[in-house]
Amino acid sequence: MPAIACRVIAENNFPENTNACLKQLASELPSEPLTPLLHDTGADFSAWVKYLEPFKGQPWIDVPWFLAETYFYRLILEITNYFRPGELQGIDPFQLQKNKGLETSIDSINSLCIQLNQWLVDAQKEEKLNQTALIALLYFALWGNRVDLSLWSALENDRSRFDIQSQQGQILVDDTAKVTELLLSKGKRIDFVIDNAGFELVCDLCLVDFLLGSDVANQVKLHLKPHPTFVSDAMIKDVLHTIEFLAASNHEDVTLFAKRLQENIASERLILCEDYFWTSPLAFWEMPDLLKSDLSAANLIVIKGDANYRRLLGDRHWDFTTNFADIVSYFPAPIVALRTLKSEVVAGLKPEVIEQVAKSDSDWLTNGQWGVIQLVD
Ligand SMILES: O=P(O)(O)OC[C@@]1(O)O[C@H](CO)[C@@H](O)[C@@H]1O
Repeated sequence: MPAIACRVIAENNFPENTNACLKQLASELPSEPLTPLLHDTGADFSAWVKYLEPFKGQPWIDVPWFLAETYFYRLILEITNYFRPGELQGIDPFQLQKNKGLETSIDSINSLCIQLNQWLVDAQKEEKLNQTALIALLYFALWGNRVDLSLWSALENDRSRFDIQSQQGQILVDDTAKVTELLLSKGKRIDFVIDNAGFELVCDLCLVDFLLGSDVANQVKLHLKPHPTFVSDAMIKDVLHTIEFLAASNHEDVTLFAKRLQENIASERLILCEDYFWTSPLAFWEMPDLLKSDLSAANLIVIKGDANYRRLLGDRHWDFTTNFADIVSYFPAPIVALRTLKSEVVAGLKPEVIEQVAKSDSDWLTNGQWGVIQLVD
């Protein structure tokens, strides 16, 4: 987290007093008391006063990790005047990282779009669902989550290069077959709780495009963040920027894909929405009723990424073999979690799988090399 605060200074041209506050924040971690949130006109200010009340004056290191992390990113927006009217209002402190995340993965984007367009041509010809294509796109959406800029700066390396076939052995729970069974009939509403911008978002949009193009879904709703957070988490403006980036490609397979996305947004088959719950530190079982009732209309909810997975489990240290469905039974519709492990919370693993993976990789819980695709229908 201190390194991320320093990266915000290096990657923006904020005024000296803003940078001094960012340096101050970095220096307070982890042992100084939580910095209070000043009223910065953000719509979630009063909610944050409530969230922080029980932890006032406590050192960062002592408060629940997910609250500390989520608050850290919200504080960066207060310091950089993201919400306050003025010349800095609306500047995304992570924009450079998000742009680089796209630009450095253009080769992978090109090859994925060629494959996607071929699958869609096949889908038009055949009546039945091309399950192989759907499973492959679920794997791309999973491994796209490995490209997480809060861990690896896009400036350092291109983590979008991976061959999904060779990754099979890295999946600790693989419910893809059950997911395709659930999607055999057509005309569903499928929602996505989206995670990162960049190549991960392109992978998600490919899956979305295939679901709409093969009529598995007649409507897809993307649930996005209302403000920048966790470095690369996607907002509505990031989806629109990504589509513009794809539309400007000199590769026809990419521009065709972008055109379909634009048409689906225009026809409201693809809906982009945001909610402050997605940037709150709350467990998913604390979801507001209005949002819960909206989600209950979905036939399947795809939940992306590590932070969302932690929220599914309330970021509690469940025994890793705890039945996943027993914990997430509160969710108002069937879900499938697509997540690479980057934190020490997980459930629904078999004892022999835990034993095997722990033996082969001591960092299996946090290095993003292992994934789960877990369905609860
Ligand atoms: O939700 P994502 O983007 O998959 O990952 C976010 C995340 O893994 O990055 C941090 C560093 O590991 C974790 O605290 C957090 O869960």
